[in-house]
Amino acid sequence: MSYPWEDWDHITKIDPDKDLVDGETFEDVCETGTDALEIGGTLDITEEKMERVVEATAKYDVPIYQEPSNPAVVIDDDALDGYLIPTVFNSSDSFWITGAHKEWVRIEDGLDWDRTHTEAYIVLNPDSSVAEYTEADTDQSADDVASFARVAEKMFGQDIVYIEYSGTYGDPEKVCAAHDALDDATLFYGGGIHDYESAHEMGTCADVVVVGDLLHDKGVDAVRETVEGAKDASAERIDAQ
Ligand SMILES: CC(C)=CCC/C(C)=C/CC/C(C)=C/CC/C(C)=C/COP(=O)(O)OP(=O)(O)O
Ligand SMILES: O=P(O)(O)OC[C@@H](O)CO
Ligand SMILES: [Mg+2]
Repeated sequence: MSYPWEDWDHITKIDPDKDLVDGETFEDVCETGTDALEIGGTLDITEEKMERVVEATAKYDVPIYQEPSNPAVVIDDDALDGYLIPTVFNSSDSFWITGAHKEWVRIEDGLDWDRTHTEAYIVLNPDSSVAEYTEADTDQSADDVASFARVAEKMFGQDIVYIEYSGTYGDPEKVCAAHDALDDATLFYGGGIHDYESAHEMGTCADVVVVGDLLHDKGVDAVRETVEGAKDASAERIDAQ
């Protein structure tokens, strides 16, 4: 089975609770060259805020995925290309591994399974909201991270492994260790990507670089630079094969 993210290099993650930079539009975001939009955040997310972003982005060519932080914010909208549902492999609370998912499936009738996919998160920035929220055990060596990635792919059949440093730039050694541990799964990296260089460095190991805060803090020109960094790194990876 092949999935769209196998061809992506760059994702822009839009936090529905945060504004764009003054004067910028969602059309500008879609013109950065990013391969997909992921809509989600941890704090203060509501269905209404989600809907607003989906409505504003649906008319452009870039695929849009909802990334819900809990079952209550999932929206039913045909404009979405799909749902990327996190499961946090290093959470110390099973709610964030399978519990929320079980509740969601119990409550909702007729989920659209063809559009529903999971992301195996490894959360590594202890100071992020997401680490606190999911009680993640962030004290993981490169070897630990590689092993989590392998478990996710080989034992739990995950197609996406996501190294998450939300809010801070992570350790490239851990990202590369995760990449080396995977055969077919796609490796996402997110956290602190802020310019061409940082996107290029993480893009050397990660298949897909995710950019979040930068869009809301610095705007679309800064995001465009990260697209270029991620795309150049991806082209160099292909050349080296
Ligand atoms: C089962 C369903 C439908 C939902 C549960 C899905 C799970 C397990 C969510 C766990 C939390 C998680 C990994 C959310 C993804 C979004 C994310 C990481 C947002 C970024 O978070 P931060 O940057 O820390 O938060 P703020 O930007 O809101 O401060
Ligand atoms: O906001 P930043 O630090 O870019 O992180 C991106 C993303 O991984 C957050 O889930
Ligand atoms: Mg954030």
